[in-house]
Amino acid sequence: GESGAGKTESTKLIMQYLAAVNKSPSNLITEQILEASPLLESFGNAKTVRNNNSSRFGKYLEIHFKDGVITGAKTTDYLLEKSRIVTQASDERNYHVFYELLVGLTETEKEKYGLQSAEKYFYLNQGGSYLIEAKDDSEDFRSLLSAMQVLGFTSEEQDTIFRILAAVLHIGNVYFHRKQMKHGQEGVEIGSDAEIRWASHLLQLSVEGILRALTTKTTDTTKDSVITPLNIDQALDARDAVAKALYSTLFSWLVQRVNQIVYKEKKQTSIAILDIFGFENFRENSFEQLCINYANETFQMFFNKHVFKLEQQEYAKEKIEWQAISYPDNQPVINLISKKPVGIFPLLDDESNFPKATDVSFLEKCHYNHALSELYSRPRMSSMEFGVQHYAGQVWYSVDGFLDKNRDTFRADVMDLLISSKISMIASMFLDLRKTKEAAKTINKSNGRFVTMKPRTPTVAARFHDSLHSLLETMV
Ligand SMILES: Nc1ncnc2c1ncn2[C@@H]1O[C@H](COP(=O)(O)OP(=O)(O)OP(=O)(O)O)[C@@H](O)[C@H]1O
Repeated sequence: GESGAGKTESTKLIMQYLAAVNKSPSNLITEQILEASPLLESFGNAKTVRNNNSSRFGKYLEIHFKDGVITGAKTTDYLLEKSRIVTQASDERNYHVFYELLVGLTETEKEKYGLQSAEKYFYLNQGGSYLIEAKDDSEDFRSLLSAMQVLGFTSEEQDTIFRILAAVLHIGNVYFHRKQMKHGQEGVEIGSDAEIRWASHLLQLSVEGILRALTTKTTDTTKDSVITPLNIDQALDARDAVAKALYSTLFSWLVQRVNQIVYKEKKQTSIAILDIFGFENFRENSFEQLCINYANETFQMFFNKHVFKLEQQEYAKEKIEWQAISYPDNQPVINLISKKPVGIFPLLDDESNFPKATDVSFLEKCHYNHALSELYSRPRMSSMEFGVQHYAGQVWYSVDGFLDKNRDTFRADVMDLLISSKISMIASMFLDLRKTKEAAKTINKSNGRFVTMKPRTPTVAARFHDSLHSLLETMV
């Protein structure tokens, strides 16, 4: 279904149905599984121009049964849209939870986190949209609190969650001035340190540590550490990277925490529901839309294969009288996006592993390799775009930021800073993240053209591609 078609609503109806036919309707686990849904919706859904409650992540929910009784569940999440945490298009909102928090907390609680109204925050006011018709954010905040209670979140956990959300908003309001450094280098200084002090207080990190992370970059060499000043664009990127890291790590923590509570035993009889972000075509489309639309193409093909192709083969085998139904084959567009070595994703991965590559060099490679494809279009003007003819229509993608988004690098010095938090939940969240990143590192070989000897974390596109394909295997 395209964005707004009704996948999330259907998911909720299916879950309510399963809970109702469950032979032991009074069990706590069923209630907890149902309550996880509004919790993850608060943190992972947002208003877009297509849908007031658009899923900005994919969710695969396995519900386990034994003798007709629900015994547990497991959620797997896919690719939360990180860019929304720091920027929103006109008439769109950031994730629901921010607005719910700001209208739901009492004045005293807001003072505790240093919070004001949504219009005051750069990360919330870019889209110019604060309220959603037919959505009561303060009512939804109460539902969120009750979901946390049913799921057994402790008051410390709840407080840390609010601290992280408030810190993200404070960090977003940090601004910089240009500053001339020694040796003629361009550096920055902070406009006002009030927001840094709030972030330091909320996250229990040193003020100096945060200042250093936002204005300089520390690189470890074999001998010692080199500190270089950031220019204004780099400082703004560093600020946004910290905010994205905080929010997305919190989101992963929430999914894990819910699983810890409701995931009881390994493999059992199960029914699984997949609810993903639907096909999108906005005025401006970026890397996130390419990933989302690639996922939709993949599921479209999976559906065609199982509903039309294999089913009709079965009829033919059984000699059932049948009038063949034809269906469009979207394998060519899947190949255009993901087939090695010159599909759009493999080209993007190559460029992402090449330090000197830019969004422009990536675009040139796409234009060169797909010049003859009917499914691929170059822009008439010299804009930084390419077009893909999807099963649901043609989409133009702007390549600005593709390489950075795909690399998704997390500065080691910033990771160290967050691990140094005196709040153990925050420290352990980032310690776990560091472990996961270390475990995923590989030595990349890029088409034999060059070899990077430094172990690397797989790119976002590569991880997303692999996780989608292992999901399809599970579904078969
Ligand atoms: N069965 C339904 N009954 C009532 N309203 C519905 C139903 N299905 C969808 N809607 C309306 O359409 C809106 C969008 O539906 P939903 O969020 O389920 O779309 P989606 O396919 O999950 O979109 P996305 O891909 O953006 O996440 C809902 O917020 C609701 O207003």
